[in-house]
This record gives sequence, C-alpha cells and structure tokens, in this order.
Amino acid sequence: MLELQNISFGVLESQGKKEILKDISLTVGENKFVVITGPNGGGKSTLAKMIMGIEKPRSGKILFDGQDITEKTITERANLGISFALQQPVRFKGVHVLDLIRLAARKDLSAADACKYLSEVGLCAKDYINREVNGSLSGGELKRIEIATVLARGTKLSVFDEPEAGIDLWSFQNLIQVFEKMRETTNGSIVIISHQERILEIADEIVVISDGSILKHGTRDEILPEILGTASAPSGCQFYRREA
Ligand SMILES: Nc1ncnc2c1ncn2[C@@H]1O[C@H](COP(=O)(O)OP(=O)(O)OP(=O)(O)O)[C@@H](O)[C@H]1O
Repeated sequence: MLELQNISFGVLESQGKKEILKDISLTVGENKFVVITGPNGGGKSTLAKMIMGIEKPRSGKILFDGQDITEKTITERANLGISFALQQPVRFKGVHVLDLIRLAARKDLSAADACKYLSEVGLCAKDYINREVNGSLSGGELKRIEIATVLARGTKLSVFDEPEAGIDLWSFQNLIQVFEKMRETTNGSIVIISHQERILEIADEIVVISDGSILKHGTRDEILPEILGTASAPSGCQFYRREA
C-alpha cells in the first residue's frame, strides 16, 4: 500500500549540506500496524512529513496503492486516503471541536456521533465539543482532539507522530486501547512514530531509524528483544550507538 523507494532528503546549513534521510526504502503492507522508533534526531518525523507531503524528497519515490504520489500536495494525498497527526498539532482559532471533527469525517455528523470520537481518546465529550480549537486548550487536550480527528477520518493510511507526547499516564492507557481497537476495526494501515514500549508491544512490524538510515526492520518479535535488551532505556540507547 505505501512504498518508499530510496528516499533521500537534506538541508543546506551554514556549515554545508546536512543529510537527514539517506536512501530510505520501506514498504508498509495492507492492514499493517508499523511502529517507527529510534533515537532523537534520527529522521523519524522528517520521514513522516515525506509521507504526508509536508516535505518533498530530494531523490526517490513514494507510491501509495501503486500510484506515484511523490509530487502530490498534502491535500491530494489526504484525498487519496492518508491522514496525519502531527507531533505538535496546530490550533485553529475560530473553529470549534465539533466543526473540526465534522470536517475530518467529511460528513455532517451529529454532535452525539462526534462526541464518540472524543470519548474514545479519553476526553469528556460534552466539555470539549463546543470548545474553540485555540490557545485555551492544553497541549495534551489538543493532541487528543487531533487523534480523534484522525479516527473520524478513518482513511486507508493513518500516520501518528509521537501520539503519546504530552499525554498523561491515565490517558496513555486509553490511547493504547484506542490503537488496539483501531488496529482491529480499521480497514487500513497505521504508522506510528513512538518511543513507548507499550506501543512497540502492539506493533506488527518495528522499524528502527537512526542517523537518517533504517537500522532494523522486522516483526515485533524479531526487533523488540534487540531494542529492549534488559528492558531499560540505557541499554536501548547502547544498542542504537553500537549499531549506528
Ligand atoms: N528544516 C530543517 N533544517 C535543519 N535541520 C533539520 C530540518 N528538519 C529536520 N532537521 C534535523 O534533522 C534531524 C532529524 O529530525 P527529525 O525531527 O526528523 O528527527 P526525529 O527522529 O523525529 O527526532 P525526535 O525523536 O526527537 O522527534 C534533526 O537533527 C533535526 O534537527
């Protein structure tokens, strides 16, 4: 369904060219739950932005259902069936949560139906449905509202960049259930960028990206024991450094 072929991307800095993604090739199959992980600054969010069209690769191709989408805009990709939840969601002053969920769902949902999506992400729907998506929402609330909009869209491919960021522990437990349910009910694939062991544990496949390259890609059972080792973060970091 999604195929990244030899994707490279870099930026020009005062010290010269900085390579951010180096010849990345990755296939995400139908109905797969793929978690991309790896050390900070490895290139995960940049890769997610390539999938959504926020950044364009310097070289390489992106195929979605066999169609070359490399030059397509964000809107064209969204219309083809790709959704994206940003690491830092944007606020929409003047737009209410209900409007945003209706826009995402692309139909005139009843308030009760829209509320179901908010409840799924652990928000008390009646308190939020008429709120404006502005600076009055906390980072964690905004993040959960954005995840609710991706659920409402229900597209073939949903990409989440660090959905756990800024979410409290209680809501995080809910979030895991949301993803587990999504995995069972969705007719599409899910790509999640995450550092969380609980999310890695429910993946079909895990991809480890470090320093702009794919270090490892395999099933959860193949990759998780290697990453976690003794299940401590320091040993995970040692793994990344050894392999890089
Ligand atoms: N537009 C840009 N200009 C300069 N450097 C950039 C740009 N975009 C990304 N980078 C750099 O590219 C590297 C990869 O960034 P990216 O956000 O993709 O990493 P990440 O793996 O998602 O990290 P994290 O786990 O911290 O979210 C980082 O060193 C970042 O500073």
